[in-house]
Amino acid sequence: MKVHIIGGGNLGVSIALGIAKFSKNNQVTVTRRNIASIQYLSEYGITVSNDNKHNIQEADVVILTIKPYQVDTVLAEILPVIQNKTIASAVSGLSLEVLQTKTNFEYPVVRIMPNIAAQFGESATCISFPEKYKDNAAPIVDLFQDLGTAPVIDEKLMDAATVLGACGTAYALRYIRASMQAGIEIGFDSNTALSIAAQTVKGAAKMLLEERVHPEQLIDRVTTPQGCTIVGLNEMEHNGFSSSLIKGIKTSLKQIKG
Ligand SMILES: NC(=O)C1=CN([C@@H]2O[C@H](COP(=O)(O)OP(=O)(O)OC[C@H]3O[C@@H](n4cnc5c(N)ncnc54)[C@H](O)[C@@H]3O)[C@@H](O)[C@H]2O)C=CC1
Ligand SMILES: O=C(O)[C@@H]1CCC=N1
Repeated sequence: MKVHIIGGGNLGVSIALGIAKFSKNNQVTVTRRNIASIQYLSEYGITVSNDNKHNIQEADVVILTIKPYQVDTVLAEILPVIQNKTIASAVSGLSLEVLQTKTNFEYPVVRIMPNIAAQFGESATCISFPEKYKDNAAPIVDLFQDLGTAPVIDEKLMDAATVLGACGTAYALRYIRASMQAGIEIGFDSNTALSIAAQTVKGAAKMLLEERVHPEQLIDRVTTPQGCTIVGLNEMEHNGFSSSLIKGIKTSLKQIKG
């Protein structure tokens, strides 16, 4: 598949690298206005250009990884030269209905919400599309399955998916950072504390994904009666651990919905 990514920033570059590393038989072009900082992508076989229309006519799918306020400018530039091509948008908050309106209902559209772990083949990419475009969406779902997981969800949950699956990367990293800081306080150097904290999260996530059980079932296996885990967990909860996470996620969602 020929993939044309417009917006070679944090997400666009992650997707491009993910495709180059984890998805076979694809050609990727990435565009942005100033390409100096992404020239290195050519080492991975990725074409880099400051012209959004470069190679676009050969593309099978155009992926938008630009900010919401850049959409109109980019569409005005590319629509005249991409008749009938599928447009996959990762733009947060941009509904399929609005995207269809902006593209005069003339282009197959797909909404994708990856996260930056696409670069490591570990994105949780939620995908949504109008039923009539399911054949156009199928290769995009396949592509993102190569970059992690790619569940197709109801479009009304796409904003929620943005918060849980895309912003979620930052929340998880903040948990790891806090653990690392605590680790330093209790005696580790920062590198060791970071390695232990990150690997512990990776291990916990792997157990959950492989065993498909409720987190509390695994927590029960860690919390030895009268042990040190349960007292620490309860202290965290007394200080609003779960509550602050839930509140933060709901605040992020409000920001997207405007
Ligand atoms: N960063 C993330 O983890 C995620 C971001 N998103 C969404 O993806 C979009 C991009 O986010 P980021 O990558 O974080 O932003 P970013 O600012 O890092 O990337 C946007 C890129 O678009 C380029 N750009 C701006 N105008 C352009 C134009 N006219 N033609 C071509 N390129 C142009 C910019 O130079 C920049 O490199 C946003 O809508 C964001 O909500 C969605 C999921 C995850
Ligand atoms: O912070 C943001 O607005 C974007 C959307 C999801 C992740 N980053």
